[in-house]
Amino acid sequence: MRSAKLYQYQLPMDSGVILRDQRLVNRDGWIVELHNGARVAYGEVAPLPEFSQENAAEAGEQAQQLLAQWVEHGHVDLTGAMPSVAFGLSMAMLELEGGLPEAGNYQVAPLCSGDPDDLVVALNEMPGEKVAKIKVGMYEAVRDGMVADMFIESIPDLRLRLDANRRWTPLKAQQFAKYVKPQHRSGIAFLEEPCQTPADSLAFAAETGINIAWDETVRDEGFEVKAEPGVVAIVIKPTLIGTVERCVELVEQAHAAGLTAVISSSMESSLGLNQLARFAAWQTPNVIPGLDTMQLFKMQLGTPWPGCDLPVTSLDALTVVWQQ
Ligand SMILES: O=C(O)CCC(=O)C1=CC=C[C@@H](O)[C@@H]1C(=O)O
Ligand SMILES: [Mg+2]
Repeated sequence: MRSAKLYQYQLPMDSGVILRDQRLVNRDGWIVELHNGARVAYGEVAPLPEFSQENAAEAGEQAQQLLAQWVEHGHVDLTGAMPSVAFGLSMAMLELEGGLPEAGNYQVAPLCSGDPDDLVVALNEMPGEKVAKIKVGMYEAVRDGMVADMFIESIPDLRLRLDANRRWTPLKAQQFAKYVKPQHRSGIAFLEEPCQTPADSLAFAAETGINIAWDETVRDEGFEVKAEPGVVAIVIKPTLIGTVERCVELVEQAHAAGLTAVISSSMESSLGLNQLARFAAWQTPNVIPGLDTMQLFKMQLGTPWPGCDLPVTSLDALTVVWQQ
């Protein structure tokens, strides 16, 4: 006997969360619950404002239609579905089949979008490989360069991930690089999307010797995973990509091309984030995922995130907007 439910959630965010140019006050999304006999599984559908093409209302509408098909037929074709819907439904179906291993990789790369001093504390407490992610491109490029250089200088085994989200012109990117001493540049594991175009980013990598990674570019029309000089990684944000199968395919293509695949969050609730940690442990076992986004919330949902003290709302407290 199959049945399904769709819950609506809204979670308050920490006051300082800015997405591109918009403040994110609340995170809005949907939780999918699938039942088959005694088995229950969940998935999260949460388009990210400023990043997803679809909004929460559109995704909720499509999720209902596709869930109704699933209840009726026991399968559903997710080709052409909105990425957030395709991800949430495919994840729930995978979990229902027992296809998502339980073990998760909760050792995330600490994310710093505010005071760099906070990061020093987090890194000192970090066991094993020291990896951290710093947002750049929000203030002066010169300041970003000085901060990166200072971190690498003071924590010698640091593997720094930087993310400019395509904010720099070639000139700004050069100003950044100028302040990172040549002997420190290899401490930058990669810089995600330095420039406004992939071509400018590739030229930046060639000129500076700083490795780069694709994130936005992975979602560009016609993108193909390939080895290119200076490119060392692709960042995979499943909520923005689509089905779990498509994400697995990207991971496999990255590995075949000699690139690192990094699973990264699109600010899912703790429920979705836990599934991403399990997905990362399964598909990219030796890579620290980019999932340090629980700190951006004021509340957790359903499954708590290990070590997180924020209050947890249970699914029972949410409104069921649809069931069949
Ligand atoms: O990748 C990570 O380490 C954490 C996730 C992260 O940085 C982001 C998630 C979602 C939107 C953005 O603010 C940001 C990014 O630009 O990649
Ligand atoms: Mg980014």
